[in-house]
Amino acid sequence: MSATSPQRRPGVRPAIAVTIGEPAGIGPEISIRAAWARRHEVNCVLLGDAAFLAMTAAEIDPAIRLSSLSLMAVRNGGLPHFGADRISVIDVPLDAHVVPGRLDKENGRAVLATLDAAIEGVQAGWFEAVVTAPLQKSTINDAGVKFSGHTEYFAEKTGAGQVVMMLAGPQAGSGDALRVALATTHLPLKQVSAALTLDGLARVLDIIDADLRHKFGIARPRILVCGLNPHAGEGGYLGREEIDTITPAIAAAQARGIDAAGPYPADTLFQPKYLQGADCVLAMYHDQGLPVLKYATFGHGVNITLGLPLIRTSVDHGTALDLAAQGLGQADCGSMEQAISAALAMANNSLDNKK
Ligand SMILES: NC(=O)c1ccc[n+]([C@@H]2O[C@H](COP(=O)([O-])OP(=O)(O)OC[C@H]3O[C@@H](n4cnc5c(N)ncnc54)[C@H](O)[C@@H]3O)[C@@H](O)[C@H]2O)c1
Ligand SMILES: N[C@H](C(=O)O)[C@H](O)COP(=O)(O)O
Repeated sequence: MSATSPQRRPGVRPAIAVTIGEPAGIGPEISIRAAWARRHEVNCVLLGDAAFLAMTAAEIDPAIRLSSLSLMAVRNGGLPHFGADRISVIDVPLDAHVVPGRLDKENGRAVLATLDAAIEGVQAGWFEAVVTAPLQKSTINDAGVKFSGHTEYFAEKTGAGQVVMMLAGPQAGSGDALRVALATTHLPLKQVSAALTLDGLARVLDIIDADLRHKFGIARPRILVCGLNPHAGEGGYLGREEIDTITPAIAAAQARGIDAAGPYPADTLFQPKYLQGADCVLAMYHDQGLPVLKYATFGHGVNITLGLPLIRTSVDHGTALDLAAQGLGQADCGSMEQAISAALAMANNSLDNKK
């Protein structure tokens, strides 16, 4: 993928694409609320069905103004930069009426179309980053498209190959960032061991090291690596992945100048004395790392895809259909606002690196 480098004009807010996610979930509401709350510093352009968003915004707060644009108009004329008195929407029409809390596979492809428009917009230089509201993976599959997550979809559509999912949030007490990256993403547990290879772990460690340096401004990231098995394999008596794959991958990364250490038993690694001074913990699979992160930071965490040729962040939660079914005003927008802040900070770091 080649992207046109965004130019920041003095006095013009940076523009970020916000895909509104599953329309029957809380995504549309948190996208509107967060875009409106942050409008003075960032131009969050919503990608979704314009009529549906206008109706939702009017219900949230009649003071919220939206201006709708067609994708074709933006393709032809570029992204207009309105003032902070309104939110821009690029219309990506839905195919079916939305009932909050009720999934409809008829809308699955329209959700994917918002992701495609966001990627197109970064490639065209309209946006500096993409923030994604939560979508329902099962609905996209029900619509006939094999889909395991934004992470994998963005990797495929941008030609990135290997990418890394990392979630980050503030630790209670210190407020220091807790960052948890995953060696495998949305993979059935029984496939995890076979997916952990020396080459794959090498790429994961390289991506974490590079992105923490360039997009987060950390001069020499320290990465703590979990084992896969209980007690990191107990010297081979409880599994051999640590001996055969993880330890050699860490040693090879160290030889390339990466500050990685481990493998450590995952059950005891997440305590302050180990986390102090660490910039990232690398877990081997989704539910090894994310429950710890979400327990510590839920509602304030951000999901970041490392290794992409674009900046993409998201929330730390899902579609919350239970809340959407109860009506507007139930969902916490904290993670969405954090995802916007993180995308903006990463865009600023990337611009600084290019100077
Ligand atoms: N970024 C994403 O697109 C993303 C992230 C996580 C999960 N998902 C998807 O979301 C769907 C539902 O997943 P789930 O049920 O496991 O998790 P969920 O996060 O939707 O819900 C889990 C619980 O957290 C609550 N919750 C979630 N977000 C909240 C918010 N902003 N404010 C207050 N409470 C909130 C819900 O009410 C529910 O009780 C799945 O399809 C999953 O794959 C998408
Ligand atoms: N694994 C993420 C989480 O638990 O928060 C979530 O499923 C979203 O993943 P994508 O960003 O790949 O859609």
